[in-house]
Amino acid sequence: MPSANSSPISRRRSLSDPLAAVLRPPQDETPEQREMRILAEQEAKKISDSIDEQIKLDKAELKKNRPDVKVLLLGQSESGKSTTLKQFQLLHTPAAFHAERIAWRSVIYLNLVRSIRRILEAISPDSEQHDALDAFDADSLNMSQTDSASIVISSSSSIHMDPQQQQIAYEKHAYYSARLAPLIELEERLMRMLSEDDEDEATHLGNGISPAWPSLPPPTNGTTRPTIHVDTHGHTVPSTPSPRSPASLARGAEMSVRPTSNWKKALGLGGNKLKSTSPGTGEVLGWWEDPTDPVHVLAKYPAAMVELWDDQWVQGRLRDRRIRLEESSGFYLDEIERITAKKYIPTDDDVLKARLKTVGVVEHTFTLIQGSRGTNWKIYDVGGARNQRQAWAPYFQDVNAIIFLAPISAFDQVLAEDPRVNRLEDSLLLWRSVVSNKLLSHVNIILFLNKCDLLQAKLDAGVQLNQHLLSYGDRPNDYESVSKYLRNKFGLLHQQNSPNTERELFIHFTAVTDTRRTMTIIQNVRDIVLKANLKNSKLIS
Ligand SMILES: Nc1nc2c(ncn2[C@@H]2O[C@H](COP(=O)(O)OP(=O)(O)OP(=O)(O)O)[C@@H](O)[C@H]2O)c(=O)[nH]1
Ligand SMILES: [Mg+2]
Repeated sequence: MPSANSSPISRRRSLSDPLAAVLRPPQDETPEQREMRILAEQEAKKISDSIDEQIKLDKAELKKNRPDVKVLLLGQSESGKSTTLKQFQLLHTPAAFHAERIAWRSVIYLNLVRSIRRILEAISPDSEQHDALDAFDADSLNMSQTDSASIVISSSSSIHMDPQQQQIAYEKHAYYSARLAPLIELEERLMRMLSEDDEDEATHLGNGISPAWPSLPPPTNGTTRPTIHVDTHGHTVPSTPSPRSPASLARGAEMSVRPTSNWKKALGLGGNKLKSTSPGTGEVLGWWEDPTDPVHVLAKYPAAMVELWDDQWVQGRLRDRRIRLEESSGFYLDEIERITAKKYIPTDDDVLKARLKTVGVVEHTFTLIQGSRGTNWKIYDVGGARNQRQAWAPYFQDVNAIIFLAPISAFDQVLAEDPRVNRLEDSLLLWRSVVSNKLLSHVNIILFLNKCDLLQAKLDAGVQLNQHLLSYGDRPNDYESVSKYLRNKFGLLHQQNSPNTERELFIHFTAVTDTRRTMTIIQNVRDIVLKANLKNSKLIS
């Protein structure tokens, strides 16, 4: 490379550079002065290099010693833990979140097809017998029945049809069952697709009452953590072997995929399903060009699905049976045309609404940089069903904060895994055991009173809280009064049971499927956690 003095162009450039002009050695410099100047320059360079090196070391040290913040998401099944985790991902690792959207397509299809099957079951004339059985149970337990796929406000409405009505029911049921039969077959295929990628760690299909998947092995000592690591790109990496799942795929069972499964990779862009390229062009084909893709079955039936959902007789039948699918997990029946379009790509909201039960523990990590400080965040999302809760304890050891989710709209529902237990009652008991836990006495607790949107809808529809929570008495059945009452109830339990009287409790009314509302709350949670973390590390008094 030519020196600065050898090229007329570089000389011109350096002469026109004011800094170079100032630093240029004086023209009348003596040999001694020159030697001294060079020595001084060498010394200055040494100092500058060592400063640079120190900065580099400091940066590496800072990176290594970034304080870790560990947050645990707790709450019963379907309380919204995984949805909250998705919101954290959307805020902090949006590229990874968006890259996974395609993979959620299969879950959304499954949720949609499942709603169709629920309707077909509900309109079946054979379901009369079940109504009578449900009513008996509900009466004796003073609570209503539901399953995880639908909200059943009350089942004490055994419907007795006259012969003419029964004839209509047979005809309607036969008509829709015949028209929509391929979708019921598709449900099984989708379940297989979601599990087939990982035969050894296949899909869990609990039957909602006696779980088919064995509980996670209890920790061998207090610290063993059967975790799955999800890196910032959303990939899951197993860290502890887990038991094999049963091979059976039970129709209608609630679907969950073990976090070890690579279903997102297999069903997302770049996965096996999309590896084919157009001959010669090297272009990746869209899934809609793959004739085996489930979208081709779905795309044949949007009209039949809409006809079923819009049928006033069907709606009346669902009303009679107090089934409110629109308030259930994974509800897409109002958007059939959009979801079944061949080139459908799930939106952020679609992904947030998708329901896939968690089995095991999922760890999501990201780095939060604020000014010159960085913090490594680890968020643990656990399975909330009763047989999953024994896996929680090892995570209590060094956790900084707990976000506890209580779905307060569930006051008229029972647990999928134990229909004798009211969901609100279960949440309150679970809450009490968490806030009274001595291991957690110095852990910040943030309570999300979740599914406020559904609570509002339910109360607006006239469902009475005092029918399910006797202590509510004659108070007004409006959103303001109910939410305030429940907030006080949870707050009081904390006050009465917390081993640490100094602990401040942060309560938020949330609807974690609502991104705009939840982003603000997440930022607030972040501030609470970081402030408490700094305090603990004695960086502030
Ligand atoms: N409308 C509404 N739906 C919600 C809300 N929070 C969660 N959901 C939906 O409820 C369903 C269950 O939420 P999840 O986040 O899967 O529940 P979870 O607590 O992770 O459940 P497990 O994994 O079984 O422990 C999903 O379909 C969510 O989209 C909410 O505030 N409002
Ligand atoms: Mg979950």
